[in-house]
Amino acid sequence: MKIEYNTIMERDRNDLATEIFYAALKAVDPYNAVRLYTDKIRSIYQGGDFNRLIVIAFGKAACPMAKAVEDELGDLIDTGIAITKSSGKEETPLHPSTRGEDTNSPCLFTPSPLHHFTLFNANHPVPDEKGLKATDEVIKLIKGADEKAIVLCLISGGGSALLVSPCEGITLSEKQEITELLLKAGADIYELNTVRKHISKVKGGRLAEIAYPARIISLILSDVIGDRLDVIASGPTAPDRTTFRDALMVLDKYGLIDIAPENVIKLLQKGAEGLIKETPKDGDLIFKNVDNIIIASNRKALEAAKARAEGLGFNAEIISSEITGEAREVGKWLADIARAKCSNRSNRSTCLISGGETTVTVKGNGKGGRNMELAIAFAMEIEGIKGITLLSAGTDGTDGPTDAAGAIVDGETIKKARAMGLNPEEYLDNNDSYNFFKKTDELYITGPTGTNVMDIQIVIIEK
Ligand SMILES: Nc1ncnc2c1ncn2[C@@H]1O[C@H](COP(=O)(O)OP(=O)(O)O)[C@@H](O)[C@H]1O
Ligand SMILES: O=C(O)[C@@H](CO)OP(=O)(O)O
Ligand SMILES: [Mg+2]
Repeated sequence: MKIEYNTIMERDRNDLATEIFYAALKAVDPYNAVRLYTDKIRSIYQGGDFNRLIVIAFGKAACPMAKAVEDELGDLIDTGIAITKSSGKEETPLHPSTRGEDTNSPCLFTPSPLHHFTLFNANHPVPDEKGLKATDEVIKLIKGADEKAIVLCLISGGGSALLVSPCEGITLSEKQEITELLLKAGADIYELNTVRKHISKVKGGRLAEIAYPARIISLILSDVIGDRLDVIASGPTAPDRTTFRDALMVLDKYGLIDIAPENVIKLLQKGAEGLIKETPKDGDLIFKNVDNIIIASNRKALEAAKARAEGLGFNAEIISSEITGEAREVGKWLADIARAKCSNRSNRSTCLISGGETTVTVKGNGKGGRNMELAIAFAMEIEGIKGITLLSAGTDGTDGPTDAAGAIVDGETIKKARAMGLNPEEYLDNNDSYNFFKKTDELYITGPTGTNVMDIQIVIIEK
């Protein structure tokens, strides 16, 4: 039901932002997104000379994606492996929620077992032994695939950490170390994955190489800017657009050449000298039987957010779906835009929507995430201004290594914090945004949502 313009602001701004955010999540439900393709896969299987369907799911949305294939193509599946992010507690995969469409819940799924898949729960964003073991199983399985096999890959963000198999000469602990160094240095996902792809047996198209000559179909939930196939989960079935030399340049940019594990540097240097084979590139024979298909993205989520905001009566605008940069700088930039709108208030309330993935150069030893850091910086810029609210959150329900998805702030946030004796600058400097918002009671907690299309910001400006 459409609500009259003059009545929307009678509702709590936090509730409105939440309703818009949940609408965005629903639009990128990985279970539904995969189901749109299962008929096509059945007809490829039944129309060709195939005798095996192997399904490999990896990433934060692996379980709902696997469930969709199981529900629709269960009779065809020969073997399935799913690798997902361990929650640390519950080890049951999530099943599409039976809650009605109107239910205002962030979690798209409820727990339910997978029957056709062996499920592995592994660590993210730094890889662990469990991911390694699961990936060994995947490699063993697809090595034996011939042209009569379809290898269906269900790929989502987080896949880089979960599908892990270091090159000869690199140990898991060296891989963990280089990942951690790059994450803390503020490298973006393009940069991080350029390095990951060049020290891996499966990333940067190498998974497709192992499965060749099988028919490969990858259904991909994008969580990177520009939906670049070689970057999402480090593009295991896509031609790589980067080189060993690029990987060395990334390490150089962040001053890591002398700090990174020696074996990693040696390997990359050998590669740059042409002594190790590059990752597979566009035009290589191994991609002849490969289809990489993006099934949902941040843009799709933002469009649904805009539609819901308009339905609620807002003048809604998507500012960008490609937000990048240091989180606190983006927070300031977004606050400038909000303030400008505010001083130029129209006769309708406004909802500004953006999405993307910022970065944080972690210098302190606090606890936080990029959305929470963006939100502190935003709040500092709008201190005392009435009628502006920002929700910034990860669509996966996790911001950094915390149990919060992000934070929700307004003009009172900083005033309130200072009155409590908190110094926001200090929290920001110590990268301790989580504890800041814990104290101001403005953490935005949803729990794992089951999807993953980067981060979303929703700014509400009262008329
Ligand atoms: N204390 C901190 N404050 C802010 N950001 C942090 C902190 N610790 C880690 N991060 C950032 O969290 C990011 C990883 O968080 P995560 O939500 O798992 O990312 P993604 O959703 O992309 O997988 C890294 O970019 C890292 O820089
Ligand atoms: O797996 C990865 O490489 C990235 C991008 O897809 O995902 P995340 O940022 O969630 O680790
Ligand atoms: Mg990411």
